[in-house]
Amino acid sequence: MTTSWADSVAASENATASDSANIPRPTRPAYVPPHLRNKQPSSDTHAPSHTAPSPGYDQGNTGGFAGGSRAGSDSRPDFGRSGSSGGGWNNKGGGWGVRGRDREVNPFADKDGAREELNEQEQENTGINFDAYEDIPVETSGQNVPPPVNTFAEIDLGEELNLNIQRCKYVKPTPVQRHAIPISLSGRDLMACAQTGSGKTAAFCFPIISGIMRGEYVQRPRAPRTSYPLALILSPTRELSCQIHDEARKFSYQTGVKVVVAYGGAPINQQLRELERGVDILVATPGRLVDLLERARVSLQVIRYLALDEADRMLDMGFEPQIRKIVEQMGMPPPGVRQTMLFSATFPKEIQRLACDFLSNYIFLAVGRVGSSTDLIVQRVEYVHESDKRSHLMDLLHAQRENGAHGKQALTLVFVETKRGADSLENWLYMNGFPATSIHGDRSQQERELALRSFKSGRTPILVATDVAARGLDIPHVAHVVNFDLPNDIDDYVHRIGRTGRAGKSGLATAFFNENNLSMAKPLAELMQEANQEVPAWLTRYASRASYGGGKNRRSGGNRFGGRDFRRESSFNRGMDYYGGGNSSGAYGISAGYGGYGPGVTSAWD
Ligand SMILES: Nc1ncnc2c1ncn2[C@@H]1O[C@H](COP(=O)(O)OP(=O)(O)OP(=O)(O)O)[C@@H](O)[C@H]1O
Repeated sequence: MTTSWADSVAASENATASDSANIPRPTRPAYVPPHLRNKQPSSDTHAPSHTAPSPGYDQGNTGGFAGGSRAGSDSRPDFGRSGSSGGGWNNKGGGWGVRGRDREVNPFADKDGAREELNEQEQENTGINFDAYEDIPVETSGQNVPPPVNTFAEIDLGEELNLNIQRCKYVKPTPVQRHAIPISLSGRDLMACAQTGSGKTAAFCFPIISGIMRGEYVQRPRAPRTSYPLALILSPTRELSCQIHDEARKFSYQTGVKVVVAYGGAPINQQLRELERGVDILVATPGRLVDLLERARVSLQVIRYLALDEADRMLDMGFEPQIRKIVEQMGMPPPGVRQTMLFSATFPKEIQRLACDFLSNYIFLAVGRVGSSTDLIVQRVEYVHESDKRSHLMDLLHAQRENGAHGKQALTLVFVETKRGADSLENWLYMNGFPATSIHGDRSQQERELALRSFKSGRTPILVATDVAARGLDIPHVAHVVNFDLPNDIDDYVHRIGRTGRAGKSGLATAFFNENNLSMAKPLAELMQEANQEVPAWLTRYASRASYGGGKNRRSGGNRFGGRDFRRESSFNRGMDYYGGGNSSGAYGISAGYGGYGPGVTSAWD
């Protein structure tokens, strides 16, 4: 159990800095200190943009689709299916032809591709602790909510997809999957909020893949250089897009459904070639997608499924204009015609309000308390002066080493505020004998990917990161998340610490707090209390001072963690047609009361 680390830290409080000097420096073949790294020039060769062909329809113009109503699933068009039977698993709409499928690289194979072999992560899944999710409160709201399922067998996902679920060693669905999959399979739009590490990726991938497999034949316009994906999955960072792509490839193996990823910082020509070979599901970061749309290399005209992962992040001030452009101005079918799924672990009220523009008659699903952290993570907060942070971190790392909690089986992720701060801390750690690497927006994509691989493999078991690594990344064996610099937003904190304690496993999160973080005192104390964590008396005292707790913390004040579907709030209901009700199976259902939302826009994102 990870808590023993903290005890060792206390024991090693008197350790002198010279201890570290005695530690032999690990040999690392290709280390280049941050200040000496040559930035590689971008290999993107941007062809002159030209305007995309006139879209099939604009927002609000459902022309071209008979019955393009904004109502529920019943009225969704069939997007040119050749037959009306709709059943069966013919897979003709897939990007992989039968011959292509024979050539499909087996994502479950070992390096030689010789045999199917569980990789480490899949082996992990066999040990998922579902008991940890047994009592989790679930609430749904919206009209005619489809009932949840208890097993994958209860839903007809298709034989090939079921086989892949077995290959992934997913024995039964996680709570968010139990509820979200039947909702999406019934064709309904969905806003889903579930705790970090609880299986949201599969929750939106399975219905998309299954839906595309079911589509008897989707006739897509013929254009030599333009790709027409049927599904679009957007995520805020390159690494997360790659991860979703990797997962989706496993889920869609041998289904005939082709998944392609497009993200910035990597050569566009390679991505263009992939797209030309056919695409059913496009996973992308917004910037690269806009580029592809403007070059008319991708058209959104036949999109049937739109999924936004980390949806609150995608709709906050930093990304919202770009997302609006993609979803509303680039020819994508409007809500009610396409099916839209929004997923995150946090969903501030103001973001929910914005998200309404993208949804039609949607169901709101909350698994666990909205925006709360999972109980699987032991959270500690320590008062550390700015000038003492490095030595304190070293104490923590020494304690881990002494406990044997280091190396590949106990990775440590250290979050800092700035890119320069990340470089400098990485360098310092290295100089002091700790094998560390870093990931942030000023590193080239190649460096970022290398750093992540090195961390995952345990070669450098310490990763110093900005918020670019805060969301979505699913790295096995992250045992400890250190908030060296606390973020300014409690939701960012929730996502950061969520890099540990995933898929039912336990983890430890330590935060360094000082006078620079006063605005975080109240939300942090409340979050910790709500997650049954020990809140230090000094933090409670800071939190009780009324002037603190405002700032960028969107949830300050009120009954934050009872928060639910914002449509239930009376102020909203007055202006909108909300049908309320639903089948709340949760232990609570009180309205939110989030404070004002002030998005903490950081420069760390793609
Ligand atoms: N049904 C299942 N059975 C076993 N393992 C599962 C199941 N569903 C997902 N997992 C595993 O759980 C881990 C976390 O899943 P995932 O990354 O989708 O979480 P998430 O909810 O999207 O997290 P975040 O909020 O951080 O993005 C992954 O390693 C995934 O393979």
